[in-house]
Amino acid sequence: MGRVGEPLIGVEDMETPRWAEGYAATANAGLRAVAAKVPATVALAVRWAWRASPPLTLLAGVVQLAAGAVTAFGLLATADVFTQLLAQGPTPERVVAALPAIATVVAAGAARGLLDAAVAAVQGALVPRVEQRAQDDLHAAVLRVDLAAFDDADFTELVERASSEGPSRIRSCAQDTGDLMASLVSVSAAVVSAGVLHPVLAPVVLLAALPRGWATVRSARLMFASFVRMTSARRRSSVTRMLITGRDPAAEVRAFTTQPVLLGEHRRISDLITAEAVRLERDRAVVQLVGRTVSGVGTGLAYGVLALLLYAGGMPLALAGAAALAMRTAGQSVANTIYEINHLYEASFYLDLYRSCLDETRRRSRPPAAGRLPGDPAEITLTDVSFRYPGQEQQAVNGVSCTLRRGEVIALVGENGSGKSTLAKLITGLYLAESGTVSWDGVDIATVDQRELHERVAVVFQDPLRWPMHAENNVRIGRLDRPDPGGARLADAAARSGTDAVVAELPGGWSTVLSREFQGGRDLSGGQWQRFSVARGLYRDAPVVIADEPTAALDARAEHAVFAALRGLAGTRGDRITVLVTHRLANVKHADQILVLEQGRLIEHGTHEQLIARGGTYRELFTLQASAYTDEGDARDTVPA
Ligand SMILES: Nc1ncnc2c1ncn2[C@@H]1O[C@H](COP(=O)(O)OP(=O)(O)OP(=O)(O)O)[C@@H](O)[C@H]1O
Repeated sequence: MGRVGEPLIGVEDMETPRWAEGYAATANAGLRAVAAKVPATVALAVRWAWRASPPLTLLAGVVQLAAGAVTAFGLLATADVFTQLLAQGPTPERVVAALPAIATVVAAGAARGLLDAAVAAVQGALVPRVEQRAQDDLHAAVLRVDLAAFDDADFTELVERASSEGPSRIRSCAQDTGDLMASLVSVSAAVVSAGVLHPVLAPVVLLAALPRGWATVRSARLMFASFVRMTSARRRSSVTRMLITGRDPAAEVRAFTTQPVLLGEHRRISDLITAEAVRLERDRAVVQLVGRTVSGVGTGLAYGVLALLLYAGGMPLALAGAAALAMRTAGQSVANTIYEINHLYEASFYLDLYRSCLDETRRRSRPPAAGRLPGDPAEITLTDVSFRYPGQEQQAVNGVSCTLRRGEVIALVGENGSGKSTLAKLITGLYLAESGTVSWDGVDIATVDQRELHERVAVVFQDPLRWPMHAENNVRIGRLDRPDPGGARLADAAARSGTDAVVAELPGGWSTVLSREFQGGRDLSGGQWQRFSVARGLYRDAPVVIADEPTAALDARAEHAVFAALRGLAGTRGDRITVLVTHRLANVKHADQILVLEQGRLIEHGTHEQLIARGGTYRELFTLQASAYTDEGDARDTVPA
């Protein structure tokens, strides 16, 4: 594994994600299932349109129908014109007799023009609203999803694809549905007109349509199958693309001279995807060619039937022109219809994706909980709590029981991967225990409304989010609705976290946008960002404070200040529960409780003195760290036996 020439990511073929399995089934579905798909897609598009704007949807339906009716009327009037012109008698009289019918054709043409403009205007107003609505629904649903879902790669890919493709496809579905309605009305108008001229002509005008319909369906199925085959390759391609083009990886990619490896790997995956795309387009072109050829034969047959009717005297010659016109209109409208069906059928795939995403978000959201907390927690109790990340065999937290009390600083320590951050998230309800319970003042937090819970928590994350907004809101986002007349609270949080010194250096002070994505925006160093994260946590002013490695990137002076601030939070007013995750054991000496984790299990528990006296893992880790600052012998001397 991991040598030159071998797959860089380490996996070549990933399992088909659960949400893509449905498409594999679609790709292999029979024609009947496919035929059922488009009406279902149309029904969905209409429902979305209705939700976006009922009056505009109604109006769209009315103008489409009116446009179709006018087309039919125009066709029949044209037949009348031909009948009058080709009737017996002197030419001037025939022309005069045809004048009313000609006027009707002209009026129908003008009305059709006006109605087409009305259709375009109504669609133009409706369709963007549909997209906005679809986007909004998805965003609202994703924001309700449980944090743990984001640890599942299948889910995050589904969300990414659904949010990037879904709303725009739904928009085009709404557009295509309108256009499909228009072309269907035109087809009906042409078929009815042909049928009025001679009943045999009604089915004949559709002869050319069937082969094209077959080609459309076949071609879309080829596309589905290819999409499913390439799911894994596309995911690998996007990962390597991100490594090549992203800002975060840029430094390490260069420092480790991995450019040729990455480029080679991306080319290798792209070759696979390109070969598949070329194969797909070739197969689709062949299918389309067959469809068009057979369709051409169908058109020839239709005209043959017309010729036979005229030859056998089944239809007067005067109506032949009108019949040919109806056939042309039918041919054109059928072509339009097939084009729209094709679009809708292809889009139905993304609609399914979007709907799967909505279903998944529902499945992965916590059911609404009505439970309330009696107030800010005085005691948090964990009873035999276990948790496993999605798709992982091993538990990240395994059977942990402990009690955290108001006024205490509780330190979580242990080696990398021992479960500290996970446990911290379980305490706050960001993750829910797989088994066991976390209760705040005796109330199981699984039964409590999440907002009610999280309102009472301030978290300083190990890898804080660099909020792309100005410096002031980077702190205030901790609790945007907190009243702060005169900015005293902002200033206090900034002073205690050392953020004030960072802001003093910024060209626009608190108004400086902290993101390079925007003009005049600034980026910060890792430690400076961490100061902002601490300030945010302090500003939130919550009764439960979780500080997960809050000082890993801080210099000694800032670290000292931050720990003093955190101790102050718990100590001075004694009204908070402060959970501190850290590897800097010198900072946990004064904690009221130290919980030592190993492979997700709580292996030691007590105060610094108790744990040192016990002589277990904590003492070993503490001694190791202490020895880095002093001679080994001295370090042992400082540790009470
Ligand atoms: N998102 C995730 N998906 C799957 N497994 C995870 C995820 N996050 C953490 N783990 C695993 O869960 C276990 C506990 O991780 P956790 O982050 O809680 O450890 P930690 O003690 O905070 O580590 P560190 O000191 O390195 O921050 C580890 O085995 C880790 O590999």
